[in-house]
Amino acid sequence: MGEVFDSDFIQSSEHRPYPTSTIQTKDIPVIDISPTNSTSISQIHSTDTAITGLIAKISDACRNWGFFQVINHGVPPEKREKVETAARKFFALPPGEKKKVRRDQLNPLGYYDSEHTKNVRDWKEIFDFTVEIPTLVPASHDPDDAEITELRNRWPDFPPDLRVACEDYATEMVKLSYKLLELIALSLGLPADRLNGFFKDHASFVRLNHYPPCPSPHLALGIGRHKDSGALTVLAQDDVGGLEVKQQLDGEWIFVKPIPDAYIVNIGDVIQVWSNDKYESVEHRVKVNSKNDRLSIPFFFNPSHYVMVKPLDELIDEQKPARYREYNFGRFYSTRRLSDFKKLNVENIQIHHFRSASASCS
Ligand SMILES: O=C(O)CCC(=O)C(=O)O
Ligand SMILES: [Fe+2]
Repeated sequence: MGEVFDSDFIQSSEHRPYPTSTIQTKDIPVIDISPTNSTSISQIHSTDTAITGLIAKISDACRNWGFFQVINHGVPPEKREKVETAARKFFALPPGEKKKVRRDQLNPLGYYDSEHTKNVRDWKEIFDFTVEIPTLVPASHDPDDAEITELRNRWPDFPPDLRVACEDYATEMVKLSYKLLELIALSLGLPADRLNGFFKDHASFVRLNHYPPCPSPHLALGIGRHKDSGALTVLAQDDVGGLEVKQQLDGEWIFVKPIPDAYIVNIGDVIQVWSNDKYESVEHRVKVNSKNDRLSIPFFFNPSHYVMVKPLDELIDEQKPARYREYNFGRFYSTRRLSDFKKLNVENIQIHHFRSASASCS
């Protein structure tokens, strides 16, 4: 990543991560989801108190934080360990080896070391792969271009077990995400499977994030502040820590404590829109440090590319009219990705660009 500290990485002073103000007294909720391990969620009866208690916790966490950690989730720990081990081996390869699977404008999957968030370069390197074969998306962000293209994974020769470890892990993430999606649907007063149909040909992907030690952690960020644009993100982080979540009430940045074997879950833009702002997609960022590498593995649970995202009929009425006009998920996503590659001169696409006129003053 260069020997001198490159100005591309420098955050403007109001977005720098240090000094962190006060001693933190708050934490995002930790939720034990073991009641879902013995019951299929669609068979849930409202008389089951373990489940109704769980749904209440999910509802509070989504409303007040947009973020929570889950424990006793049923994902076998060895599936995660295998990806972590293989990912560390991959990122330790010489740059020339990693660049053999580098992404490009045509195929955004594989390795990349110069992502930008809000036009500032992130102090990280990544490896992306999709989960469904095939994963279909619009060929371009141009609204007049109806062409659909297939995203193809690029697997490196080394380490040879990376591919299988990643594929097995992704299968677990899909299972866990449906469970969470059903709990979230119930927490919104909807039938458990109300949202499942939007994921028939889901455009989900997994990202391996590697944050190398940074010589100037007070100037740069591992990832600048952003909101996730999909439905849900399910993230594994190692024990180093660095993820911070912006608290909705007072704007304070809250450090997310690493808990061994927990997954961090956050509401993305799509659920914000479906819920008509009952739940919010919350800003987060990643601090880096000068001593330790950090590895994190987000699974981005995205709807099918052709889904038109809009507030759900059940959640709008005269008092709460739809706050968004509908938008096409795939098109939104490919427009957003444009700015991951390079600096743009305009603000990146955001869901507030689809706010209805009647809701624009809020
Ligand atoms: O590394 C992390 O903890 C968060 C990563 C993240 O926010 C992202 O990749 O969108
Ligand atoms: Fe994120």
